Formats: sequence, structure tokens, C-alpha cells
Amino acid sequence: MSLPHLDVYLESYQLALIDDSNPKKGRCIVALEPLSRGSIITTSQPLATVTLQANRNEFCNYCFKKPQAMSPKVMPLQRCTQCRAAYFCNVSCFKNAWLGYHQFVCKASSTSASNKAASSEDPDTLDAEMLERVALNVGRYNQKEKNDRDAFGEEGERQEETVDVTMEAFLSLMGHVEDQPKNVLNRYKRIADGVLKKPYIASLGLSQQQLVEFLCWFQCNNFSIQDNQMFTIGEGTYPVASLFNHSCRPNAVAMFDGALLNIRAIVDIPSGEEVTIAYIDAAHSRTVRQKTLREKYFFNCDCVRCTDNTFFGQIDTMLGEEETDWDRAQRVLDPSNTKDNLRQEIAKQVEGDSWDLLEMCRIYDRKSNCVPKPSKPLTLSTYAHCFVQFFSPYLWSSHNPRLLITSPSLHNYRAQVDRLEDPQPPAARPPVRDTADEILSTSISLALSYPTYPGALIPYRLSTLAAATSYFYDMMADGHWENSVKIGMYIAIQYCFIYPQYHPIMAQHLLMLAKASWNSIVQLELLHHGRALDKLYDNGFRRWIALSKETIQSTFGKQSDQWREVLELEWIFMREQKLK
Ligand SMILES: C[S@@+](CC[C@H](N)C(=O)[O-])C[C@H]1O[C@@H](n2cnc3c(N)ncnc32)[C@H](O)[C@@H]1O
Repeated sequence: MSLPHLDVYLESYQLALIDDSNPKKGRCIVALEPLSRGSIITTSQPLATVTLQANRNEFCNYCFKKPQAMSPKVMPLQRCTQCRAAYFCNVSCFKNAWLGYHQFVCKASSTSASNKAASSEDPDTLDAEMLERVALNVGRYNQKEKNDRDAFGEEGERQEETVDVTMEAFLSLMGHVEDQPKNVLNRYKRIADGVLKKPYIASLGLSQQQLVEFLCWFQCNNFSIQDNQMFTIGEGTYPVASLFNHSCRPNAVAMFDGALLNIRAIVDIPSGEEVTIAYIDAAHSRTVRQKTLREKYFFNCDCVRCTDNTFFGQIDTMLGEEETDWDRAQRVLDPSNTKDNLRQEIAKQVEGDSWDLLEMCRIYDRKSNCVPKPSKPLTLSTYAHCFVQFFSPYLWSSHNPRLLITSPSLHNYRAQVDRLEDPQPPAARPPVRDTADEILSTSISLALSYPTYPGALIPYRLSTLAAATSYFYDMMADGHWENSVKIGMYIAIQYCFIYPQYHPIMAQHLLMLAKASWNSIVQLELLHHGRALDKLYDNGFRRWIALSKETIQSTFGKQSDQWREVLELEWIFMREQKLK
């Protein structure tokens, strides 16, 4: 299929869309030049978006931005006076939405019975809404195509994504119509028939079959839109971003800036290499990942994490199979979760006397080469403190030039190490390994060498991580800072195994850990009537700040709220240090 606008557009981003040798995989995007970690590889405009009902009055229904509640200069969202169902940040967003789709939906929803259905959160309603918006765009584009053809943009600089680029990408997407089970196709036919009954869709000249195809495309191409805290707030059709294939160990991530989607490199990507993103959360067992990818996207994943039977194979063995089909956001926010046995065991270990944060930090100091006794099972505390020795800060390069992720000058390197009061690599215990992979391999072998007992909590299992994540969020919400630090430290270790080093979930978590550490210091100092606390606390906080800064830079970027928050935290800490 010839895609002249799209090819020129991608080339302006140093990317090419090429056919994969495996026809079932379709095409893939490769880098034409080296792409550096943290850089935005390309941006993608939505062809259509739908907000989740629960968020409709929190985010602008057009740009998906949220007014900063605390800022007096920012206007609150304005509700459409006609349908009273959609919210916009200003007249400009309202006008854009009106021209695109709102004029149709607004009239229809104020009069028709479908108004009631549209207010529910069921998948058919979301699919129907998305279908209407996409159909409107495609129908109008088809009409425009009859009349004119736009000229290509200039070569040599990054181009704007024109409607032609978006449409060419959209109309070339893979939908696996032939692979869909009959019941799904029947459901799609029902949705398409419902949508076709609306006069503004019927007039576009699109057939039921075309609309069913669009619904199939949504299934294997659409993105969940996330807010800046990474909670899902809507769904979007992003045709250009949909061209990126999946890997469970990706080299890029999809990051939202309101309704705009940025694809960002999370490692240095050499020229000629395929750029991949993850379609699903990597915090799942190999079996669940592969099943989800087969059922929703119709392929057998042969990425490095799924096929490697040494390093990644060991990680998947470690994580285990004991997971329900949990979705982190849902589980974390589900209050009934507290009845979970595993959660109770976690609470017991964290809140019991055997986990004294300061004492454990002293025992597992990086100069002492301490590992828990192998005659006993690992507890959360021994696991977390022991593995922090291995991972931090050497897993994040700036402290160890030999990890070759960044190459800071020796001066900077020494300054960082001195500031964290960490030993130089030759003096560190356990010895610092040359590469992140070696650190991980050593850690996996160590973890797996401990005995497990039936019914006892196994720290490195996915089920433990799921319960711990829910417990962590509760502790943060209730202001139990010391408990948050303990369990947050454990979660950070688990993330080291599961996610690539520079991953937004890791960045977000490290920032929360840094906040919890700071609040815990303040709380403890108040309890001790202003006496300065042990230096170990300060060093712990410095470490989480240093790691969050480095990780946020490469994932959310320096324009993000996360970056502003981490700088603010650092500033407050420095000020307090000066005043002590
Ligand atoms: C969002 S599209 C990705 C772009 C697609 N390759 C194309 O040419 O349009 C998703 C589809 O691409 C294919 N795909 C994506 N990642 C793959 C992978 N790692 N291995 C095999 N097929 C993959 C699957 O057919 C999947 O349903």
C-alpha cells in the first residue's frame, strides 16, 4: 500500500515503516538514525478520543488537560450548556470539539434515548462513541479527498502531523477481522447497526462492514489515555502511534501530554533497530502476557523477555504464575482488597517490631556485605534491604561509569558518590558488577537460593507485589510515612526486575518514595522534638531524589509535573540542610 504522506512524515522524524519478514506481524518502525534515551521519537495526534464517564467533569473532553485545582489563575472546566454532559477548558477547546464531533453528539444526546446509555461505562457504549467519532472523521475525509490533494511539506525538519498523515496511517492499520471470534463480530455488528441509525452517520456513506472493520482496528490499535499520574481517563485512536509493535521489554514508551501522545525512547536506540512499546503492563507472568497478546492482538509474542530462557526466563520464573488477572489501578483502588490474606501478612511484617528501618539500614550498609541467613525464608524486610545494596545506586548509571548508560565526567561522578556517601565501586560490598544485567543475574540467583515454605509469603512473587502495591497506596493516603517507605523500598526492588531501568512506572514510584521519605524524616524529627536524625535517613532521601530525577528526566521529561515536584522536594531538603 502506498503511503506517501506518512512515509515523508516518518522520515522527518528519522523513522521508516518497513515490512517485517513475518507477514503476520505486518510492518514495523525502525530508527534511521541513533535515538537517544529520553528523546521524543514522534508525537501522535488522536483521530478520536472518548473520556471515561467517571472523569468527564475532571478533564477537558477535548484536550484531556485538567485545570490545576490550586491555581487561582486557571478557570475551572466549563460545562456545555446544551447537553450538560461535556466539559471543556475554554472556548477554543469547545469550538474544536464542536467542529469535530460535539455538534452531532450534543444534539443527539439532548433528545434521544441513547443519552441514558451514553452515561454508562459499558464497553459497547465506549466502542459506539469511538466509532461515531472515527466514522465522522473518515466520512468527511473521504469527501474531502474527492476534491483536493495537499502538497507535501518541506523535507529536513520535523513535520506537523496533517490529516492526510493521520488518515493514511489509520486506513492502513491491522484489524485481524478474519481472526475475530464469531460472537465478537456479532457484537460489533450490533454496535455498527446502532451507530448507523443516527442520521449524521448514515449520511456519510459508510457500510456496516466498514464500521465493523473499524471496531476490529480499535481492539488491536487503540490506547488507554492516561493522566499525568498514569491513571486511565479515556481511550484514543492514535493511528501514527499504532504503527509501533509490541515488546514486553520495549525500548520506548507511550506518554500522554493531555490528548497528545508522545513516543519517547527509554534507552539509546541504535540506527536500524526496531522501535517497540509495551501494549500491556510488564508486571504479569509470561503465561498471562502471552495469553493477553494472543487474545487481544492475535500474535505469539517472541520478544526477548518471552523467548530468553536464561536471564529473562529466570525473572519470569521468579515472578511466578500466582496472579489473578489483576489490573494494578483497579486493584489498588479497590477497598475490598484489605480482606486479602496476603495483604494482612504484608501489614504484619511491615508494622511488626522486626522491621526497624534505621536498624535494617545500618545492618545492610553498602560497606558491610551483609546478606540474610540462607537457613530462613526471606522476609519483606531482609529482601528489600539486601537487594537495595545490589541495585542502588549502581543500577542507575550516573554513579557508575562502567554501566555505560551515561558518561558523566569523573568530577561529577565523584561528587555524586560523595554526596550519597556510598563507597567507591572497588570498595563496595557486595562488589559492584559491570553491567545492570550482571547485577540482576546475581540478585536473581541469590533470591532463588532461599528456602520457601508452603503458605509463607514469598517476596519476589507477583502476587506479593500486587498486594504490596495496594498496601503502599493506602499507607501513602493515610500518611503512614514510615510504613510507606518500607513497602515502597520493597516495590522499587521488584520493579528493577520487571521494568526496564528508565520506565515511567519506576519514575512515578521513585517520586512517591522520595516524598514518603521526606515526610517520614519530618514526622520523625517532630517526634524527636527537633533533634537531627541519623544521617542514614538523609542519605536514604538523597538516594531516592537522585534516582527519581534521573528516571523522570528520561521518561516524563523536564516539562512534566513530576520534574517540577522532584525539584521542589530537593529544594526544600537543601534548604533544611542549610538551616540545620
Ligand atoms: C498496533 S498494530 C502494530 C503495527 C502493525 N504491525 C501494522 O503493520 O500495522 C498491532 C498488530 O501488530 C502485530 N504485532 C505487534 N507487535 C507484534 C509482535 N511483537 N510480534 C508479532 N506481531 C506483532 C500484531 O498483528 C498486532 O495485532
